[in-house]
Amino acid sequence: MSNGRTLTASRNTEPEASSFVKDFLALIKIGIVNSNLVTTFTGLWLAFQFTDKHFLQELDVMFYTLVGAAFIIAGSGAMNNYIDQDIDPIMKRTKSRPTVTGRFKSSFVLAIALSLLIVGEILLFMASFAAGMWGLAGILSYVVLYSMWSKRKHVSNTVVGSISGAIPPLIGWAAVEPALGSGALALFLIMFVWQPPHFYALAMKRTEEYRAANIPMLPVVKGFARTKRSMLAWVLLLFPLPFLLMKLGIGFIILATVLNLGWFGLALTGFKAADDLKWANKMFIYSLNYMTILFVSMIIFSVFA
Ligand code: HEM
Ligand SMILES: CC(C)=CCC/C(C)=C/CC/C(C)=C/COP(=O)(O)OP(=O)(O)O
Repeated sequence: MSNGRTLTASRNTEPEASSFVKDFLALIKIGIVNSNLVTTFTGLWLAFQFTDKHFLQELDVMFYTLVGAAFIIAGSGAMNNYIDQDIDPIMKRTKSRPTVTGRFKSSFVLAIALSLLIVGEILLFMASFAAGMWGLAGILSYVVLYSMWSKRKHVSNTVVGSISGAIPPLIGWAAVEPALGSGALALFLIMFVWQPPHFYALAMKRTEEYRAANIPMLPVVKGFARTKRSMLAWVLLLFPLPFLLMKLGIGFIILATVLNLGWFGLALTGFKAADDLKWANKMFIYSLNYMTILFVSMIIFSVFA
């Protein structure tokens, strides 16, 4: 009997624990947190390389910056899910979120979001005042300018959201060198220009869901042909940006240009694609590999620069 109870108890607790963790990771959008930590770390690392500061003397700053950035990005993601509780049930992609299933109560989500944002900001201010201020800018642009305002009202919502997504490298850089400089600007511009084609590809795949939720994403408002032209234009804008990072050497410039040529070539095939959604999925997958390879290569090339 007791074994049965123990067995039942252990069986019940395991699924509960794993589903709580799964729900929590979905709430904070862990995939986006992890990848934004790559760009935050790159900003931090290049600032060390481009100034005379050595990271071994600043391990505390690295800790405050990376944990602080992770917390505010996670907190912003949770706040975004709190705000989107009315539209997420309508979209297939988002309807299994704990804010939709009711597994997480709204009050709990708000408490988690605010706690993460406050602790994250304290850590960033411990890294540097400038890092804390850039963190605030990222929170306000993602939560207020994007989630609360433009996402629901304007077809330019993605461009507005791209401001927040381009701020993490500035947080990393400002933790080491508050004055930023051309290298930090380059990282900001690369991330700003990378996001629209990254997201428009996904928005094309989810057009009917966004239409049902009345969210004015570009493919919903202007159609696929216009979205393809826009994606091509944004990818074209990426070509000059690696040249702002000449300090990383010609090897980086060549790699970045090859990545840009690949994405441009793929974007061109969209105009002849027999299956738009298959092509859009390729563009989305390419965007994720592009960003990871580009930013990791910056870190590697900076060691030999
Ligand atoms: C305008 C800005 C952006 C928009 C609208 C956007 C939108 C999205 C959406 C809707 C998804 C699918 C997530 C899901 O289905 O739950 C996604 C996935 C993803 N995004 Fe973005 N994103 C943006 C910026 C970024 C940035 C700045 C990064 C990283 C630096 C990023 C990295 C990722 C990654 C790694 C995934 C796949 C992992 C996952 O599904 O969680 N995104 N994006
Ligand atoms: C410093 C700081 C806080 C930076 C923010 C970095 C970050 C989270 C960038 C992603 C921006 C974005 C528009 C995501 C999609 O939200 P969505 O509401 O379109 O996604 P969903 O439909 O999956 O909820």
